[in-house]
Amino acid sequence: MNIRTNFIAPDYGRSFDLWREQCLTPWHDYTHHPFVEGMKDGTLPRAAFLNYLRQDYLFLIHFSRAWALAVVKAGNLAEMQAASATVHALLHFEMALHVEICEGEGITRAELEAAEEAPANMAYTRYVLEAGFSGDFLDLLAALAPCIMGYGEIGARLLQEAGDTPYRNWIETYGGNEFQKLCRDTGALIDRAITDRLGPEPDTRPGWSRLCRHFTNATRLEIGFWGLGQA
Ligand SMILES: Cc1ncc(C[n+]2csc(CCO)c2C)c(N)n1
Repeated sequence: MNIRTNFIAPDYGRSFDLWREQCLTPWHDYTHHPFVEGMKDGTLPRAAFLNYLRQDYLFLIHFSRAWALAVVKAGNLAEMQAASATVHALLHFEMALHVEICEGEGITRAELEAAEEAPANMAYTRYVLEAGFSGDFLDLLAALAPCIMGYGEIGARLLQEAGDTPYRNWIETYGGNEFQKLCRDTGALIDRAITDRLGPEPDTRPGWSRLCRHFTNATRLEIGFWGLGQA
């Protein structure tokens, strides 16, 4: 008997909730993309997954640069430490883990380094960097949030809903406790940064719509990134 459970999204904080609520259609298209559903039921072609991994190596490099910019744009020592810890984790652990996963799939480091960056990949990471360069710490966090929380939500749902699939490792990485905690911690960092700067009712402040726009645009760019698998 196949009993469908109703997935309840994990709680990653108030700001994330508000941002997610104001772009539910793109958010759904991102978190329920055919690529994601293909990982869930195991029908995603391996070639698509490998294309995604090759592009993700380049993505992670520029994503690390964006978190390094967050150190620069931070407003106090605690924010600098949080952003710096993410940069360190990305450069010293996530990159090595990614190379290891790729090697396990038969993609060599040389192949990763030689990969040509797809325009949709460029668009995404440079959009996030530009949000940070021309904006402030909150602009940057709003553009960074969909990447982390989206994978957290996808991982949590697939852990609950997925059947037998060759992508179980991926699902367990993002659905697992360690990554879920990272999502909650990032949500807390964002909530604190927003309250410090915009007060208790941030969604009534003039800068709020710009933050919503960055969150929505990064979500739309994540949808495009899944499409790179098919390339
Ligand atoms: C296109 C794309 N979007 C999101 C992620 C997820 N992600 C990137 S870095 C990181 C850890 C944050 O410190 C997570 C969860 C990805 N890999 N590729």
